[in-house]
Amino acid sequence: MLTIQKLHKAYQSQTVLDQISLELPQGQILAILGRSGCGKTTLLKAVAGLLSPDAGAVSWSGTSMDTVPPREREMVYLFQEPLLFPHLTVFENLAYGLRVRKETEQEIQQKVGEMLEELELQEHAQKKPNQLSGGQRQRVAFGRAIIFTPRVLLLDEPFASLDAQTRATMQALFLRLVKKFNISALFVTHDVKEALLVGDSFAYMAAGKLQVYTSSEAFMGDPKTGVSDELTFWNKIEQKIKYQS
Ligand SMILES: Nc1ncnc2c1ncn2[C@@H]1O[C@H](COP(=O)(O)OP(=O)(O)OP(=O)(O)O)[C@@H](O)[C@H]1O
Repeated sequence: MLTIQKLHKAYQSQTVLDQISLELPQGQILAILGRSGCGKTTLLKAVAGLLSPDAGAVSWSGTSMDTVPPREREMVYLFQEPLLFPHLTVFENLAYGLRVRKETEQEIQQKVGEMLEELELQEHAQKKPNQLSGGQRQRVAFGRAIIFTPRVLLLDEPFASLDAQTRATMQALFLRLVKKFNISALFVTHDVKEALLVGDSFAYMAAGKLQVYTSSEAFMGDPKTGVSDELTFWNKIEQKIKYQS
């Protein structure tokens, strides 16, 4: 269980995280929706240990993470633009974290082989990142993040730059692998439909405050999240299409 207690961060006079608290059970996905600049990235970075909050605490199953450096937290921050080692092949990008952890060659071959299969990238194993499409690069970055089964995945608009079809494939892959490996995830998105699709629970962030909803009905029913407006829009489009056909 990931526990965040009263996390607070300000830049000069601007409060970016305002006493944020939440609990996320293992294997659950919290989808976080919020407008640009409301503090979502700051929240993920504070959880990952990539920036220090002014106050508050992050813990995993009762163990404080506050003095644990980012590399040892097992909480992986996945950027919107995939960060891969340009000089390494797809295979070696996936193997990197396992080599750092000094896993045996046999384990590395087995785990990377299985991951290549999961990601449907077997025939691209020996390519360098600049020989891949954007969606393929994103898959490698995703595989590299989960190959050593982190406690928490922190995803910051991970699929925003992908076309609609590739995005749908990545959402399905994300859900399948996160559930298979029982990984908890904070999933930041601007896309209402994506939030509803991936989330087990939901949150809306505004001006540094986070409101958590435990059901999709509560999330959809609160006018300030904008979810009901968007669903009304899509219903109207559907009716228009029916009317025209
Ligand atoms: N290093 C910094 N110094 C000063 N202000 C900062 C710094 N980093 C972020 N901010 C401010 O904190 C606020 C929240 O930024 P953050 O990146 O967390 O927003 P966000 O919700 O992720 O936005 P977006 O959806 O556009 O990525 C913004 O107003 C931003 O300008």
